[in-house]
Amino acid sequence: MAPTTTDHPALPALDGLDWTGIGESLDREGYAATGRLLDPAQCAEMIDVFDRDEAFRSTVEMARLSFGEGRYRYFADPLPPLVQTLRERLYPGLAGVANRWAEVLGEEGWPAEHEGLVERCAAAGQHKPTPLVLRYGPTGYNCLHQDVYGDLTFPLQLLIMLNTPDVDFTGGESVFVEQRPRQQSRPMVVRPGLGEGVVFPVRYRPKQGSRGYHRVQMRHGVSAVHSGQRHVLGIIFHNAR
Ligand SMILES: O=C(O)CCC(=O)C(=O)O
Ligand SMILES: [Fe+2]
Repeated sequence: MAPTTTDHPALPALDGLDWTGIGESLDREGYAATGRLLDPAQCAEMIDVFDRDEAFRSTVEMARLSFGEGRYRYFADPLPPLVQTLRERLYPGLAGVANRWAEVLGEEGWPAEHEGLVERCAAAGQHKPTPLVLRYGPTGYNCLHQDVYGDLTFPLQLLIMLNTPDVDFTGGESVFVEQRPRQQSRPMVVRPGLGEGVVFPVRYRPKQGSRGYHRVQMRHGVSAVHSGQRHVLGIIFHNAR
């Protein structure tokens, strides 16, 4: 049976999310700011967990793979209750947007609940959890990328800023680049505050043109941190191979 939200940490902000507005912002801008999702204590808890080896299944030194500079760690199963709750409770609203996108693009739709997505991932051989925490120090950055971990890619993901920009760190903006077919790419820079979320496409989103909808590719990354430390919680909804 699916765990109920009653044994999960309090996340009151999730009840008030305006999914229609988030969908409209994604369609218009290519990303959507959610406002504050985690309180400062919850952000501090996520930063503290970064140094607990047993919480993670794998760690990536970004420079070693030429992904940038910094370190990120994928949570092991079972996910910390806070992360599990975010994944389960953000999913249905995102699935609403994803299903609308699937329809206009003529793609297969998505399950209404995260448990259904996990089952579909398992059937595709994708069993490993993908939520992660990233840490960057001075000069740290993250090259533009897409978080694809197998054949099954749920189209939306979310990041939550765990530090206070311009207090804990400088630089380190969230960068998005939209690559439009046969046109120049469009850059976007977002600066979420402490505990605030940003929703964005994993690979592409539909855009209406003169002859119906087409796909515009999207990649995301982080500009160089100039000073201090920057931590982000990344919630990706599909599991990995
Ligand atoms: O803001 C960041 O550190 C980038 C996060 C990221 O790449 C992700 O959440 O997938
Ligand atoms: Fe990413």
